[in-house]
Amino acid sequence: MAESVDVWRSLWRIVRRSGASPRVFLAGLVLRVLERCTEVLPYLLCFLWLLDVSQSPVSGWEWTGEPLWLGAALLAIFLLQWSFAHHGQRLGFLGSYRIIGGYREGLLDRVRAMPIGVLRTRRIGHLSDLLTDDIQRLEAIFTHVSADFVAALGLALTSILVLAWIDWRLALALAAMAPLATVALVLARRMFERAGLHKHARVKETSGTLVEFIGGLATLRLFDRAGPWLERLNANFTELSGLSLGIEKWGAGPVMLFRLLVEGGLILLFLAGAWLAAATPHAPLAWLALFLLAYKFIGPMLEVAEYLLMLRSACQSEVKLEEVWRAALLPEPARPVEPAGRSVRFDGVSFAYAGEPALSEISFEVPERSVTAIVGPSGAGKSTLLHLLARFQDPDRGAVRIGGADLREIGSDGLYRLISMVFQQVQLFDGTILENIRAGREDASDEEILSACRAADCHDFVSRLPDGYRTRVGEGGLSLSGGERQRLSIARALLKDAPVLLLDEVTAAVDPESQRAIQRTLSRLAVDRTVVMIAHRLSTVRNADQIVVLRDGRVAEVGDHDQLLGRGGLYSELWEAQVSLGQTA
Ligand SMILES: Nc1ncnc2c1ncn2[C@@H]1O[C@H](COP(=O)(O)OP(=O)(O)OP(=O)(O)O)[C@@H](O)[C@H]1O
Repeated sequence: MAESVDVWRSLWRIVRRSGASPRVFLAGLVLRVLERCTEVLPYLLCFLWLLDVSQSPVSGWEWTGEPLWLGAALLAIFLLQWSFAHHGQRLGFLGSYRIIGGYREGLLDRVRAMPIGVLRTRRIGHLSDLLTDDIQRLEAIFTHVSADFVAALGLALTSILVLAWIDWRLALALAAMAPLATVALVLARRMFERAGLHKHARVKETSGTLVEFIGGLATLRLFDRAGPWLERLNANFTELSGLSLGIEKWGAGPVMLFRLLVEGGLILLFLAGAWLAAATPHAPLAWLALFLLAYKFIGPMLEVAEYLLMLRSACQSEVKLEEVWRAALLPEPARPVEPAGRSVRFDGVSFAYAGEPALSEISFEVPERSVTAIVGPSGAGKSTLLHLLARFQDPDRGAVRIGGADLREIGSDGLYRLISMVFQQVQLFDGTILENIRAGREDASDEEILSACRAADCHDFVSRLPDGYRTRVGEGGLSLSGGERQRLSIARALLKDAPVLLLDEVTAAVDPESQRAIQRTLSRLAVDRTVVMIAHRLSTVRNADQIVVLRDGRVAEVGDHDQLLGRGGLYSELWEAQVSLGQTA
């Protein structure tokens, strides 16, 4: 359940997290308040002028009856108001963009530093919503809502104070209903919030389902399962419409009550005015100015309520974003250690996903410049092991070391300079082939990229593309075959030229022709590097220097192909099974 919304705490947290000084924003806010407060001045002047022309001036506040003076004073007020508005908006926007800019930057930094293991488990749709829609709502708080809210509050207060100065009894009558109205508003807020949080949880779930549905649509259609998913989605959307209608229905009641009560103050004002009329020194026309002033209290009070609800609803985004700020990061060393060598060692490593053990007491060593394959049945913990070596997460117990140094002492940045990883699922970014490969090493020249592509067997197929290396791939770009994508990702890894290479079932999703080409490239790539690779197809690892066989998250056997076959254990069982399926050729 998300934390409840507290507008002031949220605003304060945004400013604190942004690291920006709120001074410029506050200066803008003060000017916006002054701008709105000057709205009262024309009414005050008219009141004094009316008293004067009706020959019943307030003692000590005589005002010239000259319309010219009144006109000049009104013009001066208008110019003053314009100047407050102009500078208030300018400083307000400037301050807001600094605060939100700092906040956004800090948040992106936070997401960048999130453990890869955590990022992989978050629904991407949800994270991108947070970083776009929710931040935009926070931006609106600062650029518009909060300034409008404070300015309206300032105007309501000024109007009531001016009215109190003219006649405190009238002011009291006008403001008498405000406390009751506030209670109604608090009720409205509670209802909105409860309903809003429930709706938010359902929206999150539905958008996750939608992302999953779209991502898996091809498979669902092939298995004729799209219908039931659509029905589920439709049911979710119907429920969401019902929730939204409920919020409108229940939320509108107390808001209407608030309006009614605030406006009820006017009735009290009229009654008090009628009662006082005989005994007051005010000229009949002055009553008009007084009632106009009263509207300058009522109008902004209604606005205040509206802005407050808007603020609260926008602050729900802040509460959601706070979860990202609070996500635990991997500890990074103050002084990163430089590993002595490139050997890899697992020292009594255990790891569990939410209490479910995935790896237990794993220990083995991969000598520098050698190839170790990780094999085992599905669910044995192969990917988890490789992910710990890439520091997607830290182990719960034990240590993973490179060159004798714990990965936690090397630090993530140091580690990512040492390793290259090629995944089964290749990620290509929206951009040209050249840009995608250059992601391996930003400062690589075009020649270096070409030679990496030649070495990874992709130069021929890239040259045949309509725009060669300038062809756009990735989202919205040309779609390539699994084998072609994989070869591009190997070229990227080659370009990075890291001394430790991690391969996660690289050839699992490609055709036999590509498999052979990739295998050739990998053999070249493995020379002079420490390689740890996962493989399902045992024929691809028979030449590995060492094979680590996992079963149920534990090391079952370690040895080379011949030793393991000779032992007649799990490895030979797996091998026999693949021989019978003809997968070892
Ligand atoms: N993100 C996760 N959250 C929870 N449990 C997970 C997660 N990833 C893996 N597991 C569980 O951890 C265990 C080991 O999974 P892992 O993916 O490491 O095995 P694997 O040997 O690579 O399997 P496969 O060969 O099928 O890819 C499994 O029981 C799996 O269900």
